[in-house]
Amino acid sequence: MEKTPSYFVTREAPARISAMSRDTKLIVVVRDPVTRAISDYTQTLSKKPDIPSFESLTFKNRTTGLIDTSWSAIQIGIYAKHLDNWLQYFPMDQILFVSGERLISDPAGELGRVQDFLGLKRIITDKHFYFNQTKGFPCLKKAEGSSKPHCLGKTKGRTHPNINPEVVQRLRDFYRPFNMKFYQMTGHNFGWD
Ligand SMILES: Nc1ncnc2c1ncn2[C@@H]1O[C@H](COP(=O)(O)OS(=O)(=O)O)[C@@H](OP(=O)(O)O)[C@H]1O
Repeated sequence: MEKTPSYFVTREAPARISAMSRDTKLIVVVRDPVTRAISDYTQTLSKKPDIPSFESLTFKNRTTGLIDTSWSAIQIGIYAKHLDNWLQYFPMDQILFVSGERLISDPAGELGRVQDFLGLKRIITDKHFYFNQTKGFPCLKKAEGSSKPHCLGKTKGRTHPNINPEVVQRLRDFYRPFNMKFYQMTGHNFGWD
C-alpha cells in the first residue's frame, strides 16, 4: 500500500491515475480540517522545532484575520475543492471517504465500510481491536503474522500543542462553507460543524 494526503490535493493526480486505470477505487481518510491542520503542523514541528507558531502561519494578515490559504496545512483541508478536481475523472461511487474520527471511535465499523466498498467479505471486525489506554487509541489484538498486540507507532497520535481558541474559531468559520459543500457532494455529514 502507498498512501499520502498529497495524492488527494495534487492537481495532476486524478488524470494520471485515470490513465493507469479508470476502474481504480479510491479511498480517502478525512478528518475535521481544523484538527487536520493542527496535526499537520505538529508533524512539521516534530521535524523542524524552530518554525513559527501555528497562529502566525495561519494568517496572511492577523489584523484583518485574512487566512493564508496557500499554507499547505490549511489548503489540504479544503476537501470540496480537491474533490471537484477528482470528479472530473472519477464517479463518486468509485471514491470512499473514511471518517478519521470514526476510525478512532469505531475502527471496525469504518473498516466494515472499506471492506464493503472493495467488495470483500467482512473479515475484520470488532474482535480484532482493543482500546489501549496508554496509547489512547485503538490497537490490533494481534498483528499480522504475530500473536502480539500492535499499536501504531509514536508518530501517530502525537499530543497537539494548545492553539489560541480565537484562531481555532476563525478557522472553524473559514472551513464551514467548504465542509457544507463537501457534505453535499459526498451525501455524508461528517459532523465537523
Ligand atoms: N489507531 C490509531 N492509532 C494512532 N493514531 C491513529 C489511529 N487511528 C487514527 N489515528 C490518527 O492517525 C493520524 C496520523 O495518521 P496520518 O495518516 O495523518 O499520518 S501521515 O500523514 O501518513 O503521516 C494521527 O493524527 P495525530 O493525532 O495528529 O498524530 C491519529 O489521530
